[in-house]
Amino acid sequence: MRVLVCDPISQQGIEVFQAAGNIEVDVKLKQTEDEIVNIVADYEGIIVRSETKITKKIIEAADKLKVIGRAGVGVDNIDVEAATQKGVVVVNAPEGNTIAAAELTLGHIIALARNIAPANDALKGGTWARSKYVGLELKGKKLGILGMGKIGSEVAKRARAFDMIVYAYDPFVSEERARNIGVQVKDLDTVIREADIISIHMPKTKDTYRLLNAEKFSMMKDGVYIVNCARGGIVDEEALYEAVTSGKVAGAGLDVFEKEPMTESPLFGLEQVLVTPHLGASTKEAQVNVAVDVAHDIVKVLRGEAVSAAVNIPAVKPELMAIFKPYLDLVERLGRFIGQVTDGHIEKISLTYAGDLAQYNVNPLTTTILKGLLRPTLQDAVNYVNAPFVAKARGIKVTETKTVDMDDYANLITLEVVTSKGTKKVSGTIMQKEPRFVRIDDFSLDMAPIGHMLVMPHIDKPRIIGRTGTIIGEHDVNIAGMHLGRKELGGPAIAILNIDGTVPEAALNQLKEIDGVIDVKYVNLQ
Ligand SMILES: NC(=O)C1=CN([C@@H]2O[C@H](COP(=O)(O)OP(=O)(O)OC[C@H]3O[C@@H](n4cnc5c(N)ncnc54)[C@H](O)[C@@H]3O)[C@@H](O)[C@H]2O)C=CC1
Ligand SMILES: O=C(O)C(=O)COP(=O)(O)O
Repeated sequence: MRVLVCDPISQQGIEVFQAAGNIEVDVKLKQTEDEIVNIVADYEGIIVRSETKITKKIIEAADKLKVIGRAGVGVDNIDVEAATQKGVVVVNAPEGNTIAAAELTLGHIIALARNIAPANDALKGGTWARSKYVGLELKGKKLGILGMGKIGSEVAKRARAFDMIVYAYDPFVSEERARNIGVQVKDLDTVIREADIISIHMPKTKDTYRLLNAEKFSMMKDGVYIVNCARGGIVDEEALYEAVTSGKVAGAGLDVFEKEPMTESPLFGLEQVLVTPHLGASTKEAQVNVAVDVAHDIVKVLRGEAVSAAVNIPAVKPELMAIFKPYLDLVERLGRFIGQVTDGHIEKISLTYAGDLAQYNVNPLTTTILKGLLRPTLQDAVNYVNAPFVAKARGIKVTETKTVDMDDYANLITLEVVTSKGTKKVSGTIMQKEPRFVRIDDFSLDMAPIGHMLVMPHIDKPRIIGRTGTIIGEHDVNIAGMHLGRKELGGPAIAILNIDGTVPEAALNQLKEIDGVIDVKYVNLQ
């Protein structure tokens, strides 16, 4: 078998293939997309770092390809969807460069606070400028970490050692885990408004693209510092340029850029901006770690064995697949539904499998529920294989209960989620081969969990449903179906509306104003 290495990786990674015996390695760096397209059909495996883009075109031409390995964390340079469609496993090395990236981040923070780079340039240019480069102490300053995953947590620990106050914004970090690291969980706007230094450690996804933009800069403290050692594009570079030149932002440390390699940028002309050429993972130690980790996983995939860091494969044994197939779709919907109707930080997830399914190892179903639940925020960072690990790493407790006794349905699967803001519960089953939700919180109903929906807990009283129809109609949204559940006349109730499209924010706000409506959530289960 043959593996193509497209970006420089440590020799120790290559030796893993040599030790495996029957795997030949070709190192071909700095190739264009077309050059790779022309040769890729000869390879079972590919390895990249962040430079080479593995596009749909490459994947489509790769007829023998079984695995794409990313010697690092971010897989935003790989078309994971195209790989999944073609049945190509994508593996990464999620842990090997955590410390390297965290330490570079601290380097940027300290260098910014003490003007190390401009003072160095000035002195080498013959200027002894002591008063110009008076800096700030980190002690007592607020560091706002956006994305409290592996790297964010390590940055937080190191910042605490400098006696900084650490705020974290991350919907998937529990209060308990945050307390253990000594950070305070805050919402995004609080971090943006109150931090003296903001450091980004989240993946680049459609939700985080240009998250720090002109509007967000305008909300920040005057003289704030920005550090981005995660991904280019999360900070709007033009808006950052404006914010630095206007003095709003005192300085920025950038290791990553929207387009890489980046050698010319207006930002490079600003003394207050410190730049490094995507060096976060570039330590000897990290490079050995990631190359060896990813090489081991590639060898495993090529041998047909299970891997630890697959980005895109479901871990379901073939013999169970036939039984589980309809339920996999159901449970993913249960997870996605709850993921969109809960508020606050998830603390606990309880799963109950009642009925025939209870006799099997339901891990693949649990993993799929967790993936559905965590995916809206974590995107590609969570997959069928790593979802339980991702939940655990965020301090979320997951419990599973199985009971074969079930009178009303062949199987009933219940997902209950406890967050810092309350508890939500949904139960589903399969009827005539189709997924159905049959209970939400304590309300019985029977609905197909598909498409666009509005979920409205309310108090059972007249004029609510009529007003809802009017408001939605005024916004040109068609109602396709409606399900109501209530326990007693005049008590708590729930309305679920199936609608033919998304609902504008303005309509949601109007609906929330209706007397008796407790909450309104738009849910997309397409
Ligand atoms: N500069 C460099 O050379 C390196 C950059 N990185 C980048 O750093 C980033 C973080 O890496 P890790 O800590 O290893 O990943 P991780 O998966 O452990 O942590 C990412 C965190 O971001 C959070 N998150 C995701 N979407 C979010 C959102 N919309 N709002 C708030 N939080 C959100 C997640 O909940 C998670 O806790 C990745 O983008 C990775 O590509 C990683 C290694 C080296
Ligand atoms: O691991 C990551 O996500 C990184 O950004 C490191 O990128 P690199 O492997 O150094 O090109």
